[in-house]
Amino acid sequence: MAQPIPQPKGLPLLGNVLDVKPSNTWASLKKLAETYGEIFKITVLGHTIVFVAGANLAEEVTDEKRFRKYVGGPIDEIRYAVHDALFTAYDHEASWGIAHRIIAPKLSPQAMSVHFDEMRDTTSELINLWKHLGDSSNKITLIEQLNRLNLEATTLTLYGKKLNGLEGQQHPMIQGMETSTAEAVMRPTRPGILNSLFYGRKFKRSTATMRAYAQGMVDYRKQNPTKRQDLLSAMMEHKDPETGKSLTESQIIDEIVSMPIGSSTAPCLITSAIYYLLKNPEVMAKAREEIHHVVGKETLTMGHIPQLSYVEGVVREALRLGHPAPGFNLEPVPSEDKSPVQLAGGKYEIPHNQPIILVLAGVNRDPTVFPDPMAFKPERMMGPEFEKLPRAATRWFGNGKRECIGKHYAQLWNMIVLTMLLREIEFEMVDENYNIEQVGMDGWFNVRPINFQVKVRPRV
Ligand code: HEM
Repeated sequence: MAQPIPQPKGLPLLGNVLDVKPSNTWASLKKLAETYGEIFKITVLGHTIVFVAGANLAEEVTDEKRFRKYVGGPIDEIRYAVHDALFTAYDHEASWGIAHRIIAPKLSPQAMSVHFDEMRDTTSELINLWKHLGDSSNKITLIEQLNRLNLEATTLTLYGKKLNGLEGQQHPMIQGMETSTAEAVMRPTRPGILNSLFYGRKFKRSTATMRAYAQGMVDYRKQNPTKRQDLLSAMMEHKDPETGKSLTESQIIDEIVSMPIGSSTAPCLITSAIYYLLKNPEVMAKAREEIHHVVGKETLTMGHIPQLSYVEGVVREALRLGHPAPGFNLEPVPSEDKSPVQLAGGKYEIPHNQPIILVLAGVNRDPTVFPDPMAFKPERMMGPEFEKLPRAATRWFGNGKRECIGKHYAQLWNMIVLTMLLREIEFEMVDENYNIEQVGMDGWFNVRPINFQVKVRPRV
């Protein structure tokens, strides 16, 4: 006999509206995961969502034979901006396979090495700006700076255009992404009439901003033909090897917009990593020792990256504890059988079409997999220790065929940026008592420490 899935009490008719703060959904889900453990559910506006927050159940619901990506809620809402792009396509839409086969080769590990110098040089540009900050301006909000760096690097590597957006006015694309993803997360929590009466214009405007950025990339490429074989050239020129189909210009715009939304998770990761390193000076020292030993004063090259295994452990441990992509959506694979789906050998039952959200703040801190889960220990993310972890406990990049297509890009960018920052910059927390567990994280499609500020100065 299945046992009931825990659910906070809620209000008559309104359900659990008060249990999830619309302004910080992920913080509420993290709190519920801490209260209820491996599984819980909530009902909002008549819709029930089941949340999985333990490693064992995560292992089960990431089995692609039984579960697949659920395109609903905020992901469905952001289709307003990017339609049937990679991130938002329904399982049945052929557009996903066509785009995937055209795009994936340009984001493969081999393709990434082509972009190494551009990733390194944009990072150098930011570091140089920091090195020349006067005392009065030397108090930076790390995520704001790294968001600029990310857009600069993504635009240059994937679309071949220099934005020059590391200083001065922030590029409007950054605010466009923030506003549209915030709106996409909040829309499912409001009655539809409120969305169309009061929030439609904001959504429309931010969408227009993002699509104008993307159109700018296409127009620039048309006006400046090049032999560059980057993602943009693949999207504009290549055909899907399976169907022979090309992407339409509107589909190219959809994907151009989607990539920086995806890649904006990486600055969240670096921000958390710097926070955890400042809180764990012995880990910071060890990472710097490795960088000193492997790279020294040389210019960072692709050849250094595989030798930086401790820094890689730091990145993975920050992905675990900081969970920059806070979760992803799943549902049972549809079948003729409409009977309830059993979980944990019948301990729990869910309807055959039940949306599920994997809450990584729970899964990544499951003490049965990660003893002393709140400690920042890169060693557990290295070599055989890492290899023996259950796969579901390392699902920071999503699952199966809908796993992050930018994973290799992110892995390289994270390594380059973190290595260079640790080698060249000394960080100091503006508020030395800042504590991420008390202040918390916020965000929409990705999360970052709230208002985390640091002082930066060149390392000597
Ligand atoms: C630390 C950095 C990153 C993390 C943790 C991350 C995480 C994720 C996760 C969890 C998913 C699955 C979402 C789902 O199932 O709904 C995903 C999908 C995706 N990501 Fe990333 N991501 C990162 C960086 C990037 C980068 C750098 C790019 C682009 C260059 C990117 C582009 C995408 C796209 C397009 C998808 C949709 C893939 C598909 O459904 O076919 N991401 N990412």
